[in-house]
Amino acid sequence: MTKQANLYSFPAVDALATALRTYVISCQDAGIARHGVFKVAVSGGSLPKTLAQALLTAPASAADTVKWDKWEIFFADERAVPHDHADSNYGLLKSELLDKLPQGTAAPTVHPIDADALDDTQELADRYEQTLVKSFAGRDSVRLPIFDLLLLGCGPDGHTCSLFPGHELLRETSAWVAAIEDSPKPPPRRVTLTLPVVTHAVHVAFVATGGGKKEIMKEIFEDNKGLPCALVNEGCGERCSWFVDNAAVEGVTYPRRPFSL
Ligand SMILES: O=C(O)[C@H](O)[C@@H](O)[C@H](O)[C@H](O)COP(=O)(O)O
Repeated sequence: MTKQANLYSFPAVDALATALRTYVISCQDAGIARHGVFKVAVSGGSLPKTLAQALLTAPASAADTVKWDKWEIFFADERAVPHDHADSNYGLLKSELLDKLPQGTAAPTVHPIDADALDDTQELADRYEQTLVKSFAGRDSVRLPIFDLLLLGCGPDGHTCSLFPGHELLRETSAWVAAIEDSPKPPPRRVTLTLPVVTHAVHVAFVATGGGKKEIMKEIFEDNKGLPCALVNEGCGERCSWFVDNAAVEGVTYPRRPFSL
């Protein structure tokens, strides 16, 4: 039988954050061992805050070290707004995490969208795709980039990145980055990694917390109505792991696993 997505559930966000740290560092170390850097893409929403909780604590041991200088950070989706706009996922990651790195930390390489192309969403997506092409060139001269890790959120409608239920973007097969002009969640104009890029990553982790998520979690894990999050589960199988709190999966019968690597 095909191996399925891992569902890890924790009593509260602090325990979730501890496990998420272990998981991210393991993906980081594997990426560095493979190709000298850690290529990771992140979403917006509540993720940057949880990530900060996971990653900004002092290392418990040498093996527990976040090697920031080896990180290459991309955005799984981004809104077509300036970097300092309240809706910017880059701005959110910066204020929640990057600005809080301990003084003297060797900085990660961060790849925000090109703020000179904000008026033309397709051009914005094309330029971001070129950013990926340059970064992955030489290694992935193949069909798709291979991220070491994608860190994603799950919307109350089952969207992830800016891939929304029933949207035509779910049928995209060739682009790495796509433009969306009619996002049902504001703001309407965004760019997003496409589903083939998401499911091609070495690992994908979702973070979902709070009782507001329990209905959609049932649909994703039990009803299989083709929601974007469920498509990622299907495409990735055991390469996909969900880090949730108990409230988010109350009533969900899909089996939880004890967290271990
Ligand atoms: O730009 C966006 O809209 C986000 O990237 C989005 O995909 C987010 O991750 C989910 O909506 C979950 O959001 P929460 O974590 O806040 O529930």
